[in-house]
Amino acid sequence: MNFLVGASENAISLEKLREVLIRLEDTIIFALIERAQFAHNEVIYKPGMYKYEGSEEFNGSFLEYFLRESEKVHAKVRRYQSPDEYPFTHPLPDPIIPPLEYPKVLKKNDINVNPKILKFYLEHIVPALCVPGTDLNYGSSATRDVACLQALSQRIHYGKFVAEAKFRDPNLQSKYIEHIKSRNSEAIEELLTNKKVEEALLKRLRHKALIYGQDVTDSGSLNNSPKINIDIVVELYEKWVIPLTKDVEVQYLLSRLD
Ligand SMILES: C=C(O[C@@H]1C=C(C(=O)O)C=C[C@H]1O)C(=O)O
Repeated sequence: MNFLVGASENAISLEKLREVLIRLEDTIIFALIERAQFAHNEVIYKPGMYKYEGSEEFNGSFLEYFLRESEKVHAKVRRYQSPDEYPFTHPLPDPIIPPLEYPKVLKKNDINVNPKILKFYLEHIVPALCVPGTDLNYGSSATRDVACLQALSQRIHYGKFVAEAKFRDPNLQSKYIEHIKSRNSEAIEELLTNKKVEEALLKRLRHKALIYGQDVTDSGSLNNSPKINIDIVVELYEKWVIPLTKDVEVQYLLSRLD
């Protein structure tokens, strides 16, 4: 993860970044397994159910409140002290909580987690992962939701670093510059897409979700009734995580020459 430590021109490598993305697969799968142990608990997603001390005007859901407050804390952490510490010529914002658009300061009601992933997570992932109904574990469910959403957003945000590494490829840089100058998003996306990496990822992800989602008995054998919906993990990556990562890559590159 510390590929930026001692930042220098050589500190960013596509190979290392891919290792980070592979490691984040584990984080995301385990976060989803954590969430799946609790019921859906829909009440935590309904706006206006509770009042919050010191934020009486807030009318969103419990999860939104939780996310907003967590992000306020994260926003106070600055990983880089000065622009000189960035290993990039084009400045990057703080990567801890990665939105698609990157406000420097959170406004009062902002939620910084990628809104597309938030919507999909709440509408498709949680209902598919969790048993329906209410087991009253509201706080536990919401903390797991925050962990899932932050891991997903972090993963998507890495698209920026990946894009920078790809831009630095001496064999491709002139092509990137040409497409950036002509604002050709499709051509940029085509150039940065690596279908083989994507296919390998989806296969690996299915194996991981299957293996990590099993209990291990005392004798060391696996109880193979999975604790997680394997297809939904793969779908999450195929339909959302990979496309949004590429979206971030394209957006980053479009502003690369500014
Ligand atoms: C992240 C990369 O860029 C693209 C996005 C991928 C992803 O989100 O996993 C995989 C391959 C590429 O099409 C990469 O090349 O590793």
